[in-house]
Amino acid sequence: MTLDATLTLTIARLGARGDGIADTPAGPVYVPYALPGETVRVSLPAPDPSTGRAARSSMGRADARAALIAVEHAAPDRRAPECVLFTRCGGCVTQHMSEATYGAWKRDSVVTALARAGIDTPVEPLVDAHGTGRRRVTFHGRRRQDADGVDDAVGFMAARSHDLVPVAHCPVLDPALARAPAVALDLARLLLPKGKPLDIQITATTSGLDIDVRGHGPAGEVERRVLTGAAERLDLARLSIHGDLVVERRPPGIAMGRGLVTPPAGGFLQATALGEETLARLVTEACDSAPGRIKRAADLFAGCGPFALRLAERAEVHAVESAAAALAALDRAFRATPGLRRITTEARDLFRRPLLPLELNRYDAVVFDPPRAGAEAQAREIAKSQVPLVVAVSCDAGTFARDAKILTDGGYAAARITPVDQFRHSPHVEMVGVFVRTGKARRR
Ligand SMILES: C[S@@+](CC[C@H](N)C(=O)[O-])C[C@H]1O[C@@H](n2cnc3c(N)ncnc32)[C@H](O)[C@@H]1O
Repeated sequence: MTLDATLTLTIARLGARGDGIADTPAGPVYVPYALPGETVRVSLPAPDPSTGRAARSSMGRADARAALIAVEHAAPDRRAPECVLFTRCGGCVTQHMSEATYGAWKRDSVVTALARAGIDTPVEPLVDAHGTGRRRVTFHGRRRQDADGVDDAVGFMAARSHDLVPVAHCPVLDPALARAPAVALDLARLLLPKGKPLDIQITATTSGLDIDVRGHGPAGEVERRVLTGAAERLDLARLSIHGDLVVERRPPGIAMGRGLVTPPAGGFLQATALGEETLARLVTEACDSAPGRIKRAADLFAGCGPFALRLAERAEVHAVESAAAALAALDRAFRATPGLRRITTEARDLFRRPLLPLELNRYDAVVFDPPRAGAEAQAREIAKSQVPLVVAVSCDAGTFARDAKILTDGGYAAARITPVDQFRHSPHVEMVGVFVRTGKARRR
C-alpha cells in the first residue's frame, strides 16, 4: 500500500474553482482554501502506481488535489471565515479571501474565458449583487441510520462528496430565509420515511416561503393531506412536489420592476433580488443609451419576465422562452400592471428553433439570457441579422465567450462587458455583454 505524502508547497495562483495552485515538477497541485503567496502544509494522495504521476481526476487530467493541513505562512489577504461550517460544507469556497482578492479572481474568470475565445474587450470591475442574500436555497434531506438509530437531517453536501453536512443557519441566505433550515427539516421528517433522498427548494417571496420538494416522486392522497396540514402549521405560501401543486395558501409574489409575478412552482429565478435588479438594470441601461430609440425589443430565454417587465416601461417586448408556465406567469403579471407597453409571449425551443434573421430584424434590440449551455444556435442567427443592439446575459463564462465570438465574427462589436456577482463565495459569475452592429451581417 502506498501512503499519502505530507509536503510543504508555495501557492502561485488561484484556479477557476477557487483552489490555490502550486506548480511542482510533477505538475500543478490544487490546494483548497489556500491563497497565492502562502506556504502551506498539505497531504497529497499517493501517485498512480502505474504511471508514478498524480492520480487522474474524473476530468482525466493529471491534476493532483491536496488536502490542506496547515497554513504555515499566511497571505495578507487571508481573512477569517464568517461561517463555522466553512471548509466542511461544500457550499462556499472563498470565505478565506479578502474582498479585493475575491473580486479580482471572479472578474479574471471572465477575462480568461474571453481571451481564450480571442475577444480582448476590457471587462468592467465585478459588480457586487449579493444584496440582502440569496432568496432561494435548496437543502438536501437525508435519512441517516446507524447503530444508535435513525436521524433525519437537512443541509448541504461536503465539497466533492455525497456526505451531508447538516445546516441550521447559512450566512449567505436572505434573512427572509432564516427559518428555512427548520422548515426543511420539518418537511423532511414527514417525507423521508419513504426512504428517498430529497431536494427541498425554498424561495422567499412577498407572501412567505414557497417550497418545491424534489426526489420524492408524486404524493398520494394521504401524503397530500399531511403536507397541506404542514403548510398550514408552518404558514407556507405555497407547497409543491416536483412542480405539482399541493397547496397554495397565498400566491407567492416576486416583484419585478413595476410588476408582481407569481412564478411557476420550482421555475427559474435569479439567485438574489439585487442580482436580478442589477442584470435588468444593465440590460435597460444598454437600451436607453442606444443611439436610436428602442421601440421594439425581443427578450429571448425570458423566464417569467424580469427583463421583459422592465423593458416594457420603454418599449414593446416579445418574450420567447421554452417554459410555457413561466410565460403564463409573465403574461398574468403584464396584464395586472398598468402603464406598460405591450408584452407578447411565444413558447419556443430556441436551441432547435432559434429566431431567424427575418424575425430578428423586426427588433431594435435583442436580449438573450440562456441557461449554462449558452445560445449558440441563436447567436449564429443573430450574427446574420441586422439587429442594431444585442445584450447577452449569461451565467457561464465559457459559453458566453463562445457566443460573443460568434457575434463579433458576424460584425458586432463588444461595447461593454460587466461581470455581476450574485453567488457570493461560489465560483459562479454572471455577465452582461453589450454588442452593437458595426459591420454588415455576414451571410453564411
Ligand atoms: C438563465 S434562465 C433566464 C431566465 C430569465 N431571463 C431570468 O432572468 O429570470 C434561462 C431560461 O431559459 C429557458 N430555456 C432553457 N432552455 C431553453 C430552450 N431550449 N429554449 C428556450 N428557452 C429555454 C429556461 O426555462 C429559463 O427560463
